[in-house]
Amino acid sequence: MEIKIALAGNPNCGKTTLFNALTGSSQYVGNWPGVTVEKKEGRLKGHKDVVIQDLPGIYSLSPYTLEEVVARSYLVGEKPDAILNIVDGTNIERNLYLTTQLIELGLPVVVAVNMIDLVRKNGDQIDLKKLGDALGCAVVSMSALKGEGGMEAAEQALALARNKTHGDLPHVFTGSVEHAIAHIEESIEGKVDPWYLRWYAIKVFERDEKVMAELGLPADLKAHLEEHIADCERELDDDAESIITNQRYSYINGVVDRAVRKKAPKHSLSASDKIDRVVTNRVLALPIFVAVMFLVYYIAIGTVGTWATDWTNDGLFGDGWFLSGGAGYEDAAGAYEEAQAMIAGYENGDAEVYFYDDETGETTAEPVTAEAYAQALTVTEPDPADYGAWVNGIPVVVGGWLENLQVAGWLQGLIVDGIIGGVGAVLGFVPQMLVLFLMLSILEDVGYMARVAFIMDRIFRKFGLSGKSFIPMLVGTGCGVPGVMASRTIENERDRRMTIMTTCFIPCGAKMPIIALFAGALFGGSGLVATSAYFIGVAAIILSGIMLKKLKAFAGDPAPFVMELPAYHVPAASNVLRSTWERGWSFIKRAGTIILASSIILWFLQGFGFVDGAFGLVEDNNHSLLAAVGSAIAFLFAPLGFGNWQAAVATITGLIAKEEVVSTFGVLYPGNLSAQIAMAYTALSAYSFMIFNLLCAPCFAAMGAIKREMNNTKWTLAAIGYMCGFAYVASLIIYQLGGLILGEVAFGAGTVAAVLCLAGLIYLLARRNRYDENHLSISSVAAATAK
Ligand SMILES: Nc1nc2c(ncn2[C@@H]2O[C@H](COP(=O)(O)OP(=O)(O)OP(=O)(O)O)[C@@H](O)[C@H]2O)c(=O)[nH]1
Ligand SMILES: [Mg+2]
Repeated sequence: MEIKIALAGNPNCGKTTLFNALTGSSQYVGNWPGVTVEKKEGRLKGHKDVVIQDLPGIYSLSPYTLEEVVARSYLVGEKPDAILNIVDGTNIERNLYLTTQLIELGLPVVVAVNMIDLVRKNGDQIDLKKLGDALGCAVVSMSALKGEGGMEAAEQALALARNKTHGDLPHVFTGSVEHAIAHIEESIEGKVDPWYLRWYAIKVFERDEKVMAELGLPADLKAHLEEHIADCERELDDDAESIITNQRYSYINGVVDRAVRKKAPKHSLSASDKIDRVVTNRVLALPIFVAVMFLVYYIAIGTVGTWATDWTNDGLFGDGWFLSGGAGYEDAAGAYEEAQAMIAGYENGDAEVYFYDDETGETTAEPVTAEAYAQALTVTEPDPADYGAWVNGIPVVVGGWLENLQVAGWLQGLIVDGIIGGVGAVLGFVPQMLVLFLMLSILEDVGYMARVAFIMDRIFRKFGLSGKSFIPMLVGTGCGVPGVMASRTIENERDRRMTIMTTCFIPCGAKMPIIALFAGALFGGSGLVATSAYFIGVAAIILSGIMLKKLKAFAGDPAPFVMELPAYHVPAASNVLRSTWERGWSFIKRAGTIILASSIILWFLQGFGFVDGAFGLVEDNNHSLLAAVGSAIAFLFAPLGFGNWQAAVATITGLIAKEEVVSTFGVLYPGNLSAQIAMAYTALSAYSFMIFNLLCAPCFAAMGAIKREMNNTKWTLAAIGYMCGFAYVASLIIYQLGGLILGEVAFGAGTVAAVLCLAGLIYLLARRNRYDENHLSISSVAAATAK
């Protein structure tokens, strides 16, 4: 028979770290409370019949938020065979509060004191035997991170589960309370699972609404029990719920006094406190955050990442690369390319040809003359092998094979331009993405990102969201789907909806290739472009917050933001590498499946069309079926500066997955992608395209997540419609007004529309909030509470 063991404990105590170790899974671990929002199942290594259940962290069995409900319903509703209660050893008093409640459930419980490595480092001592005796259950110590004691803890829980045994439930409360509880137990016996009897009795004593509704006791019995409870309350001069809470704490104090010896507290500030003084400083916090994010994107897109991506794009998925040597080849190849362009220009009868400089991203125009043409004819194609040890790129190698095998021309095109072009365009950005994910994981695991939630709380609160809304955005930097799901930790339904609506404004990993492609092609690979994309996302959230909070549906003050700040720690290599790889791998997997499939479809669509009234293969994809479809909707985007059919098609395919935008370009612009992008866009229209694609409706997967979390079609449509509308207005303003300033667009209907939109935006931002009566006083109280 299958045995279920539940991992329960406070948020951020290491449940998922243990879960991953016990089951070999790779669930998301982060250094802030509320990482896990869903229950996750896995099988204990070496025991096929044992299911380990990872649960969201909870502080008590009285749930407030959605993910807390998940944990309680599992523990109470599904009756696991044993509970492995993970306790953060560095914070034992607070963690034991939940432990006392878990023990009351009556199920076999093993308490595992985690982070024992830190406990030792702090010089504290925990007497496991005394702790176990006082709590009436088995207690072990472990370090989930260092892989110490976790398996033993699980095996102990397993043994208890098999024997279905637990110790005597300790008496936590004083005589009169225990008396009332015993009385309640008697009255509800037979109505509840006998294992849970004491827990239900205590809940009835606390007048827990959910439990009362579930039990549906007859009115006379209720009145009778109420008398006992009221007696107790009179005697102790407090309300029942507070009595239970207070007595629990004094019981825990007694247990901790007996079993834990803390090294005398130091009076100096801990290292974490010292760092926080700087990092969360009122004035410095925001500039530090901006600088950190700039550095992250600068390194990922500007330096290490670019170098690696250039190699994959131009080498592996391009012509090839030099193992050694190579000096002078670039220049020779460049001269040859320019000569070829000149020849083509002359033969076409063009007046000018355009040369694109890979390094600067600039295009220059050269007049076409007969001398230049004659000169160009003398330039021969350089052979890289003459310049050093050269390795051919995949398209060259595969193209060569296909040529040798005498494969049909269209099939060569499909494989080289369609598949390698489309999939390669996306895979080329994997190195940049891995670098980005690596740095974000480090920031998360160190504990910095939890601080950012606090820094953002100060800003978010001004317009009515709490810092809790930042957590989904933080998760969303990796992928929008878990980002949207992370909104479950927000209690207030209105704030939760608003967070779901805005989380996807943050550029997720899959939007990185779009940013990197344009940054590389038109902005010399500047890290500033990527950083600006991130902060435009943040700004979009803030602006949306200000506007939406003035609507009745979202009005109201945010709940005070209380979140435990985890101590800083050196990031664990295993966690960081795992989460980097997990995020990167899901990306590579998509490249091999959905991106591959759509590249093939796109290649066919762009390769066929009607030529002179007959359907067939087209030379120039401008005459293809896809171009016809794209052109039909391109007018929508013309006011935003990218009214060409390729951009329209890429925007639509981007809904499948955001990296699809880049792979679509890869298929539609065979050859040197960057160069062709640089020709097709100006810096401004490229930026406008980028912003539109970052802010508009997310991919289908994220839209699905929005639908699940909203659990309402109207709200889902409103969210997606809002994002698209916001993106359109933002791009319109950027392109039209930016273009007017730069002299790129002439004054016209588009400009008028942009001005009207800007005016409307300013009005929506500035108008009085009718639903906000005493915002100031409440928010200052909230700020004080959060401090
Ligand atoms: N030093 C130390 N750190 C640990 C240990 N176990 C977990 N951590 C760290 O604690 C943090 C939280 O770990 P998680 O496994 O995500 O915690 P969780 O209990 O699943 O958290 P929620 O899902 O938010 O409830 C991570 O940064 C871990 O690396 C341990 O034994 N020692
Ligand atoms: Mg977790």
